[in-house]
Order: sequence, then C-alpha cells, then structure tokens
Amino acid sequence: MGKIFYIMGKSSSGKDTIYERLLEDEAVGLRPIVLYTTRPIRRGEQEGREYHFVTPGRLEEWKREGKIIELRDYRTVHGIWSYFTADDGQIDLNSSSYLGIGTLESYNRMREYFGEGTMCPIYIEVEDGERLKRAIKREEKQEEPRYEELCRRFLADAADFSEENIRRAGIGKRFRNEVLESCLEEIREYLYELR
Ligand SMILES: Nc1ncnc2c1ncn2[C@@H]1O[C@H](COP(=O)(O)OP(=O)(O)OP(=O)(O)O)[C@@H](O)[C@H]1O
Repeated sequence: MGKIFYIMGKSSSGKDTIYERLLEDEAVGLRPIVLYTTRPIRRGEQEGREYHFVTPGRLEEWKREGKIIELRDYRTVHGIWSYFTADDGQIDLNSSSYLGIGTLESYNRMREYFGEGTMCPIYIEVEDGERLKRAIKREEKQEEPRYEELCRRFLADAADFSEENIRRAGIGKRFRNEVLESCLEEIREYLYELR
C-alpha cells in the first residue's frame, strides 16, 4: 500500500518550495495531491500546480455532493478563503504514494479518512525572524503586496501551530529549513526509511 507524505509548517517555512523539489525528483517517485483553494491566484502560480483555483460556488457544489475530505476556511482581510482536499479520484494508494501540503487540522482529518498507517508527517520549521523576512521578500514581488494578510497569517500561525497542537497531531520529527539543500536531504532519508 502506498503512503501519503504530508508537508506542514507555518507560513513561509518553505512548504511549497520543498513540495516542488521533492516532486520533481524522480528518484523520490511521489505523486502530487493538488489541493483546491478559493483564494486568488498569485503571480508566478499556475492552475493545477500549487493549487486548483476554484470559485466558492464550485466548493458549495462539492459540499452537497459529499466530495470534501477536509476543508479550512480563513477569514482574511479580503474575505473568506477556503483551502480543501477533494475526493476527486486523484488518490489511488494501491498504485502510488503521494505528497501533499496542509495544516495540522487537515492532517488530523486526513488521518481519520485514510488511517494512521497511511499518513506520514513532514513538519517544516524556520526561526520566526528569518521566516518573517522570507515572507516579506516573497510578498514584495507580488503585483499587489498584501502585507496586512501576511501579518494576520503570521499571528494566526502562532496559535494554529502551538506546541500543544503539534503534540496532539502526533508529530515527533521536525525538519529545519535553514539551508534548503540540507533540509531536502534529511527529508529524502526519512522518505526512504518509511517506504
Ligand atoms: N532554505 C531557504 N532559504 C531561503 N529562502 C527560502 C528557503 N526555503 C524557502 N525559501 C523562500 O522563502 C519563501 C517562502 O517559501 P514558500 O513559499 O515555499 O513557503 P510556504 O511554507 O509554502 O508558504 P505559504 O504557506 O505562506 O504559502 C519563498 O520565497 C522561498 O523561495
């Protein structure tokens, strides 16, 4: 049976960067779980790569059809943005292992849905000051930088990823993303151990 490796961490800890690097590595051999979101697409993002970008109407339709595995709503300064995993037929554990990105909350839901033995957490950490600098640098490159939203998320992360919540999700191992290449190497070792 395949496994689902699930990347988590606070905003700007490097989840997307690590996700992309692991996926493009053929020796790692993981398939993507592409999440859905109702937030607007950012510059440099591509439909179906970082996320599937859908309208709130589409989300409501899938809710009615019972296709939502896990869903998180964020009350942002631009309205509610939803991120969710949909049972859209993309996950077949008989033939593949997968790589996904999410929150502690969505990880817990995925564990309930797919079972404890299937889910393998990859928790990424970066020192807060460094993480904030990376977040600002990334935001500056946007056509319309959303600094208020950046601050809101930074503060919300402190509560969402409290030590208590990390412990409750059963996460022991953590990967520090100071130097990207070393962090990736450590994750690769962990992947080979568990597969
Ligand atoms: N080890 C690293 N050293 C320096 N910069 C990094 C490192 N890892 C990632 N970055 C940069 O930090 C920024 C945030 O990374 P990324 O977008 O991957 O984070 P994220 O966790 O996916 O964030 P979010 O949850 O907010 O989408 C990006 O501009 C990325 O290029």
